[in-house]
Amino acid sequence: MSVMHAERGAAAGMPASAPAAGRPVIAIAGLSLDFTTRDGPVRALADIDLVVEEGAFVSLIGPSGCGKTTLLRVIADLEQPSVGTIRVNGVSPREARLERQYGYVFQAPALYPWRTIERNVMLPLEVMGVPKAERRARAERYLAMVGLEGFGKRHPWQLSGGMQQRASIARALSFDPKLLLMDEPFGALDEIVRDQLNAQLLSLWARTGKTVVFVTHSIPEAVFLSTRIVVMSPRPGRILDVIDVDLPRDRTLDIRETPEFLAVAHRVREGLRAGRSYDD
Ligand SMILES: Nc1ncnc2c1ncn2[C@@H]1O[C@H](COP(=O)(O)OP(=O)(O)OP(=O)(O)O)[C@@H](O)[C@H]1O
Repeated sequence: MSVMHAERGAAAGMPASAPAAGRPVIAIAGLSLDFTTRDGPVRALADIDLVVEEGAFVSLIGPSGCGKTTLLRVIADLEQPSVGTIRVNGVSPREARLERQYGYVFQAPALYPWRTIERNVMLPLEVMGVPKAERRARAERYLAMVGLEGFGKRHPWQLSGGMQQRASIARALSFDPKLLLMDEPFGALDEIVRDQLNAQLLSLWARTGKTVVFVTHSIPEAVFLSTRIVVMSPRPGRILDVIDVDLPRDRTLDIRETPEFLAVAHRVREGLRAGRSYDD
């Protein structure tokens, strides 16, 4: 893994001083979460132990309602665990949030309709007090990075769903967080657009060296994108399997036809199936 990351870093022109690969960016131990409801506590997550290393692309996959979003929200300090510990870049999720250490991409693009695309991307920078010229430059840079150069002056409703989601990725990248948390960002898109965005996301990840945690329902999407796949059980969400995806990093969509790809997909499917019987 470290060799792969070293190569990727060199290919992306990262400086020699880039931090060593393999450092834990997220470290979760013995974590459970109960929601309080009128009908009593609802256990959403149980006994989660997970380490996400720097530069990894980790997908969380599991059936609907198993707690994938909840786990992502715990990392982002949007939910609090009932028991267990979690560190994000060595600090608490709250500190990481206040230090803007991560960018978050929601299921729906969540762009402000009255703002242009460029001004949506600039919003976190405005909140952070970044000077206007710098805001503009960064919006331009990140819109180009997601293939939306020339669309900055449009409004969200003038863009397709896939373009809107790319704009929200540009917004999450605008303040250059090292960690990207993505909650099923392409779930609402048709398969062709989703394929394109998966390929673009993979190339963006390779160029930027970000650490990504990505929630998905889709086995092919998880296998195509990930260095590691975390298979979760039905609620309460437990980790059933952690699969290291040993496929070359410069993947194209054709890789989905290869025996190696299908073998990983099979293991994910078996994990999900085992989770169902576990639930019975
Ligand atoms: N604020 C809340 N109060 C009570 N229960 C909640 C709350 N948020 C989530 N839940 C419940 O916790 C469980 C996990 O929800 P979560 O949204 O994390 O699942 P998920 O795996 O992301 O689902 P999906 O794939 O459908 O988005 C679900 O049963 C959900 O109903």
